Amino acid sequence: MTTPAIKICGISTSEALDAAIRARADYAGFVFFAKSPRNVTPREAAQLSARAAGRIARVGLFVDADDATIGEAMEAASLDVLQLHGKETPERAAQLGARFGVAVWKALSVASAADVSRATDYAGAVERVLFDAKTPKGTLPGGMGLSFDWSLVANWKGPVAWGLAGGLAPGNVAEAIVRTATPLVDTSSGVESAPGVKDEGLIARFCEAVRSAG
Ligand SMILES: O=C(O)c1ccccc1NCC(=O)[C@H](O)[C@H](O)COP(=O)(O)O
Repeated sequence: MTTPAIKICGISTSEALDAAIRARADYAGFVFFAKSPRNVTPREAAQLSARAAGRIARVGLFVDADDATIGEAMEAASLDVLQLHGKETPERAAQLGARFGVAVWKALSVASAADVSRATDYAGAVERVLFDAKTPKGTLPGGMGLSFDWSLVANWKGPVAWGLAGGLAPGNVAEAIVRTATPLVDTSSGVESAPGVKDEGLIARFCEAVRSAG
């Protein structure tokens, strides 16, 4: 089995970023969403981005953001990937990819097989879809530590690359990989000691667990 790529999302400090780099994660996620405990300003992201350059790819996460918000973050932080975590349509995703000239990933909330089928709508519009857990109304659309029924995406073979998110942590990520054969895993609260507070030891353990499964 090929070892999946690893994304550590919600990085907001240089210590957490360094821990992700040391643990050989592939992607660092910066959240640009004011309601999130992991939110970073463009200024903070610029500093993190400079530290990350050439060492780990930089993913900017947005929730139904307008072009000006994304443009400001792009300019400050030279993002490699735009991750869309709201209700963005395939057309909107494609438009953003064309406008900013970077890869776009679309997160899809999953609670049923029909939710997984929506991924096909994004073929050609995005580089990758991320299957994440559906979160309760009135809460954050991600980063809640909730998982979904992995059998819905087990060995998924669709017309677009994909990844698995939602409730992944050092203790369950190996099982998730074995059960789904996902090519990418994404975690946030599973490597935190409190909401928004990344734990360097948990980041290391998560990445070790991924490699042990792959
Ligand atoms: O992390 C956040 O605070 C967040 C806020 C709004 C939208 C998405 C958010 N996170 C998305 C991620 O990429 C997470 O890694 C993904 O949802 C998994 O989170 P978790 O279940 O906590 O590992």
